[in-house]
Amino acid sequence: MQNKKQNAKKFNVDRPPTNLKFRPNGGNDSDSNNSSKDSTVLSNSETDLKGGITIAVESKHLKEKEDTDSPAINEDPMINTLPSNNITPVSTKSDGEQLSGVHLQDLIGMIRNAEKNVQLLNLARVRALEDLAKIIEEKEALQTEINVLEMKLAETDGRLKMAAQEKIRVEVLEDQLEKLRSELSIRGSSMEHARDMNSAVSASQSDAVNYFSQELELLRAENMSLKDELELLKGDLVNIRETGHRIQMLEQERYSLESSLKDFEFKLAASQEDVSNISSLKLECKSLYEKVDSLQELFDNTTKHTDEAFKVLQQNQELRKKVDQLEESLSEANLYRLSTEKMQQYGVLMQQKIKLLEERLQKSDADIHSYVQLYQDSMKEFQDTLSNLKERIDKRAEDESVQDKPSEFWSNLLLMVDGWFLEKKILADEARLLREMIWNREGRICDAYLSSKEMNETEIITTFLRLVGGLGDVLTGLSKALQKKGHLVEIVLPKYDCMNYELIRDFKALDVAVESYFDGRLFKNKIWVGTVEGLPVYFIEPHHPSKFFWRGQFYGEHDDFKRFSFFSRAALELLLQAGKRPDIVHCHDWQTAFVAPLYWDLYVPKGLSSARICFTCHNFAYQGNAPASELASCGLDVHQLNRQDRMQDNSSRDRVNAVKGAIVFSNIVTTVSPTYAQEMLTPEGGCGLHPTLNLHSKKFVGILNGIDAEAWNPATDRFLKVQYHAHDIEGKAENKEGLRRYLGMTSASGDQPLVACITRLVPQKGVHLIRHALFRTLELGGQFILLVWIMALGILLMREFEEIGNHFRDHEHARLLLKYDESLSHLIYAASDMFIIPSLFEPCGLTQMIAMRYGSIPIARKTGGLNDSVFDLDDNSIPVQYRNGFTFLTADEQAFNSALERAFYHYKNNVDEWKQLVQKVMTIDFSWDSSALLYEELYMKSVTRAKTANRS
Ligand SMILES: Nc1ncnc2c1ncn2[C@@H]1O[C@H](COP(=O)(O)OP(=O)(O)O)[C@@H](O)[C@H]1O
Repeated sequence: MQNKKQNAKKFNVDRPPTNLKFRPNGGNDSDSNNSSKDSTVLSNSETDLKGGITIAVESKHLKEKEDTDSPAINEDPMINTLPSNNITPVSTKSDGEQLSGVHLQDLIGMIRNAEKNVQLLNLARVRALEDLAKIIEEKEALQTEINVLEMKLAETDGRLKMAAQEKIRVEVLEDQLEKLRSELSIRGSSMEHARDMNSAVSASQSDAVNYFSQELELLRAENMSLKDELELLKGDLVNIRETGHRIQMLEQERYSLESSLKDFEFKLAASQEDVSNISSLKLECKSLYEKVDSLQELFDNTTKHTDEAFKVLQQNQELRKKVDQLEESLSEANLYRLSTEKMQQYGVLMQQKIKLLEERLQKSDADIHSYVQLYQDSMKEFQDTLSNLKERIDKRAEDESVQDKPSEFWSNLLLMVDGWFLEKKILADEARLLREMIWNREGRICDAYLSSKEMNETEIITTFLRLVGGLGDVLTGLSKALQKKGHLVEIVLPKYDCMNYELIRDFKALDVAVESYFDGRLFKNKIWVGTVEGLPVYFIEPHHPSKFFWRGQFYGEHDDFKRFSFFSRAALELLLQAGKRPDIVHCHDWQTAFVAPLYWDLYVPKGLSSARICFTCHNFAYQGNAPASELASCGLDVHQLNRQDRMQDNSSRDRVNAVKGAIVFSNIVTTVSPTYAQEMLTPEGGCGLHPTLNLHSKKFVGILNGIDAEAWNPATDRFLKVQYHAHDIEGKAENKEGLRRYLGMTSASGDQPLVACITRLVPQKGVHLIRHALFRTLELGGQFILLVWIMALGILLMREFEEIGNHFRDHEHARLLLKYDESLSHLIYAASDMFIIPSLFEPCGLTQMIAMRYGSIPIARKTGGLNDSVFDLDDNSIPVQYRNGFTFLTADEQAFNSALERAFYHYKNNVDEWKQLVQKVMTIDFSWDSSALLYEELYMKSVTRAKTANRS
């Protein structure tokens, strides 16, 4: 089911194209302004068909078109601006002259540059000198100021010293005054004379004190202002030092400028020397050329003479031979002249004999021929008898082994099938087909039963149902949905040896070999047909020594580029030779990307011109990249296509890129979700193709894939213990309990949510967050089931997860199952309450949609298709009716925790709301019907545009 992977489609031509035509406009079907000349039918290659599938869809609504469509590239403005080829013509005669010319030009250029640089340097030097002079002036002015200030400072210091001395004197006087006062007070008030004297002294003393105090204040103020000035001066001094420093730097700069100037002058001198050398060389060269020319003339003349001499010599030799022959014949004639008569008689006799012999020879030829015919007939008869015998022997052997089974065996099988039907584990139609097989005692049902001895009941049912169709992993829903809408859809696939042939009904080889071109010759292709899930499928089996599709696996071979370019061409050849007139040829992934250029370049000219090309890329990480020369194998013109605006890989000029080619040459380009499409237009997400996609953005669109709503339906799912649906979700709890028991986990209380994850274990899927989710869920009191499928390359991951699995082997709340198990996956989707998808990138993703269909609430990272299908319950910017899960943006543990914890909170605290949420997500339509509608619209628009363009 999970493999809705690449489908390839291809067409072939017998010889490489001589030119590549691009018709104006019309290539881009999403652009309403484009004109295209072609109307088309649908041919569609389907992803689910294990790589390399092509579906040809012919719409009833779109019939009767006569199209010669315009290719997809014409809109590319680069095509119009680039020359039609990249070869620069080179004249061999004047190589030397051209070389000299080139050097001289370069040197003159260099000299001019050097001169300019010298001028610039001179200017810079003059400016630097001017700056220097100014700075020196400034410095001198500052120095004068400093001198004045220093003088003032010295003056102030002197005055300060004087003031200090005055102060000391005043203090001494004050002391004396105090002493006198105390003496006076001791002597008493009787001494009038002394009092008079005392008051006089005291008056003079206080005058003196006042005077000195004022003086002191003045001095203090002066002192303060001097201090301020001093501070300013210090600041100035610092500035001066900095200026000095700058001057030093400028001087250094000046020195370096001067030295580079010298360098330049030196180089200039050298260049001038070179120039003079070159001019002398040129002169020398000219004279040499003149000499060469005259020598050439001489040589030509000599050659002519030699040729003439040679011819004359040859003529002489021939003449000599003729003379010799004549001489010989003359002597022979002389010899035989005498016996001429006898010889004539002998000749007649001989002729008669020859005639007789010829007659006999003819007769014996006829005899031999009839013997050979007889022999061939009898051989054919013998071979027919032999193969009949072989068939009969095989059949008898088969019958015998089957017939050997006792009737109880068959009765048991019948009872088993009836039981499944009564228990609603299989559908009525399936039961009917299985019963028929049992009644007919068919060997394959016997084999299926024997091979399923070790399996549980669900697995046995799966095995049995494979015998009656079921499909799933071969076709996806798009073709079926389109078929339901009334279109004729046909699929073209490589005939892989590893396909499950039991899924193909009425499988047979056609009595025809379609020849297709590859590596310079034609190869036969055997064509097989059959129906898969009601869809007609063509299988191409190349008769090529490399056994392209006989490798035991679909992809991953060293020569994939060759294998799928071969297939693409053979598929187109099949459409051409079968006289198909599809409206749309829909190719999927890089394996079929060759179809687009092959179609326009080789098959439109051959008359297969009705179709529009639609290309869907399911994962831009896979682009089909190879050395440019490999493109030639399928007949494409490497020279025309290995161009930046066509198939040349965006990061290597020697390589071509199949997906880029499909983007350029298709009318419609789609990918599997709108967000993924947006991501692809950015340098971070575009896998190197963002410039190409941006250039062709008008025809590029993202359409979310659907899921097979019949296969994934909890109301009819036969893998489940109990079926349930949105209006009655009781069965979900029973399935949860059943799975816990089946896996030996503890039955938990109702408020213990079961968190699940089903995935391939590859870095894309956010392995570190999956690991973290297990531990965090247990910390939060939940249960966790992880079903992972580890691909061959993930040995290290496998070991790591095996260890974790062992660690949790008997854990009551966690299980790690390292396998691919489809039936178990159904049980887990049904049993789980929450489903994590922490992918680093996810083009579309199916598991979130399947989980919702089974009522498991997704916790997903906002990327690619997840962002288009999961909307956060707590995000107020999203209309309530669309909210269906929990999302986080950053791929780290904190962001994941926040989403998981919010989910736990809602689960535990809003039980009724949670139930409503479960019911809501189960009713969301994720079927292919809505996606197919969008594809249908795209096809229609494209075809209509082509028709309109053809008419105008
Ligand atoms: N271990 C597994 N066992 C069974 N089915 C699995 C397993 N792992 C993944 N699947 C199935 O594979 C499909 C995954 O598809 P998708 O989400 O598009 O991822 P991708 O195709 O990148 O692996 C789903 O149908 C899922 O149920």
